[in-house]
Amino acid sequence: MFARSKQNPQSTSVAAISEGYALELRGVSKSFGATQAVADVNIDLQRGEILCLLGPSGCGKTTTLRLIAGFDTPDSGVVRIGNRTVYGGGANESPERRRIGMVFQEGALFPHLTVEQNIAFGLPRGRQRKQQVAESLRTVGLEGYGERYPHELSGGVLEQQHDCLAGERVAPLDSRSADLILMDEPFSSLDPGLRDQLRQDVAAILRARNATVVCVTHDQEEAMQLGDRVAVMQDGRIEQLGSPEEVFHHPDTQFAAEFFGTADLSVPRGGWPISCQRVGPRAVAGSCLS
Ligand SMILES: Nc1ncnc2c1ncn2[C@@H]1O[C@H](COP(=O)(O)OP(=O)(O)OP(=O)(O)O)[C@@H](O)[C@H]1O
Repeated sequence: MFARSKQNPQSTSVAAISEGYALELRGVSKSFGATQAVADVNIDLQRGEILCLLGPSGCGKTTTLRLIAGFDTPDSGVVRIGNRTVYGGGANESPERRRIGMVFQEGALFPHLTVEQNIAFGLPRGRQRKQQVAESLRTVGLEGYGERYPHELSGGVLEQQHDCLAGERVAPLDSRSADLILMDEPFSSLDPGLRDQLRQDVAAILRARNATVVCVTHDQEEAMQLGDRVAVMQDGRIEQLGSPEEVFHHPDTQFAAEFFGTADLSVPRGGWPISCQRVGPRAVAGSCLS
């Protein structure tokens, strides 16, 4: 299950891409002028996995998401979604053809459509459509709200607001038959009381649907709660990619450890031995310094 990110610039040809992943990035890089926003990023995601991209502001999380979605074009590398190469080897699919569902901070509902119409948008026409919409409304606790417009959802008592907000956030997940769901800080504009509950609700819905998800966050707790795996990013690079437990308890680098604020990483006088620098704080906690 645990696949550490291997930053190998050699592995960027389409031929080197293996079959069977829901999402694959190989050697993906992107610069804006002198700023290297994303540097040789490699990601393998199985169907149904939730990956959180975690790191401080400016580390390249959103750019990585935009490269996957096709809103930005990589300078190099390959992006595959399902069995399709959407970028690389001559391919460059437009965002609307990538079959991606997107959830942003502000929600992603059309303001001129009712909740029902928003959910129905993009669902295949047919007899099951109405049933699917009703099912989605039930799932997100919005039965009876289908005919309201998005701006009519946010008032009322806290409990009601919570359900409505949950619906607002989750509705886009229903509205496309997406191969991949991309979320960019989906909860960051909510107040903390709502945020925790909503995170749990959304995580449960995503897991129940076996959704494949990449979620950008700068919040460690959110990454731990939501992610099957977490990619810790710094300066456009993935510093470590592993399960929440691995990243939290066994940070590979000083940055990862400091970002989680876990390990005692006092650097020994004269710096770490070369071997420890390579393998990072795990070795510091072990025999390297003994
Ligand atoms: N369109 C752009 N033009 C120029 N520089 C950009 C552009 N988009 C991103 N950058 C730069 O690339 C780097 C990575 O930005 P990015 O938005 O991906 O980081 P982030 O981790 O998502 O940050 P935040 O959490 O603040 O959104 C930053 O230095 C940013 O200023």
